[in-house]
Amino acid sequence: MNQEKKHIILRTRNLDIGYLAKKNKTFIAEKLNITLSKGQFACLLGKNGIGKSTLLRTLTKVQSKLSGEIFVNSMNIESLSPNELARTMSLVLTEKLPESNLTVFELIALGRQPYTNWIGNLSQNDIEKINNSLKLTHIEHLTNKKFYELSDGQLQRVLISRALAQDTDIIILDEPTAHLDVLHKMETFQLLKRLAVELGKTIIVSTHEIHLAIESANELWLMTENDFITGNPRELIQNGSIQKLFSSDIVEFDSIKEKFVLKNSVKK
Ligand SMILES: Nc1ncnc2c1ncn2[C@@H]1O[C@H](COP(=O)(O)OP(=O)(O)OP(=O)(O)O)[C@@H](O)[C@H]1O
Repeated sequence: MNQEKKHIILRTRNLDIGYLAKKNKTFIAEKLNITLSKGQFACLLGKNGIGKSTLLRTLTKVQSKLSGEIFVNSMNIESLSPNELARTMSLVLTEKLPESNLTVFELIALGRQPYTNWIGNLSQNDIEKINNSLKLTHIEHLTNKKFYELSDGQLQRVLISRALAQDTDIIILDEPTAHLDVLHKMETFQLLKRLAVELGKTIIVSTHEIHLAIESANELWLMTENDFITGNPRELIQNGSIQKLFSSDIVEFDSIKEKFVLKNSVKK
């Protein structure tokens, strides 16, 4: 038995997420009580529009919660300054970046902003962190490329590299493999897992890659209309929870193939 006391890095208490417009609250998910230990690789799964991005944006304070509390390293995130928060959590989005002339090095250097002075001068330590991030994500050869010259897969690695340069305990990524081919999807999951195992980073990823999530994550977060279920992938397969992701007459979860399949596949 593992006697080591787990370090809880992220916790929510009765967290309600959603949108507020003209005093009207639209609840996307309610009473979320999430606990995540340091060094875990957690994958957030759920159908389109269920609220994955809403949750990740709320956890990183990009959007306001409706109610409840979020704790990082036992500190309520409301009590953290933007700089303190940026030193604890980084967020990787897949949205296109605005046009600019920045090189890959300069883009990754932006990850050091929470540590640099107001002019943004890089110290020797900042440069080491940037070079180390380039190395860890295997993109040293892209250092001097302009970021608009990058393919989607390369850009994805650059953005993960920037999150690494930000040197946070927690890295949160919203659908990081959305536009990637199968090889680059696998490479990205492998890289994220490596960051958790080798560097002790806590990684939270929203994804539609159920098979890859089962293979690589320590923990799955299953978001459905009625439930938010967390647990070890094998456990969630065995107790039938994963099946609840899609309540449909068309698909079912095949626990041997570990993927969703058509219920009555038409014979060719
Ligand atoms: N700015 C907004 N104002 C109001 N409702 C919004 C806003 N952004 C998203 N929503 C709604 O919140 C719900 C959850 O959206 P969200 O983008 O979080 O889902 P998701 O699980 O990330 O979806 P996908 O897998 O398609 O990316 C959807 O019904 C969406 O229409």
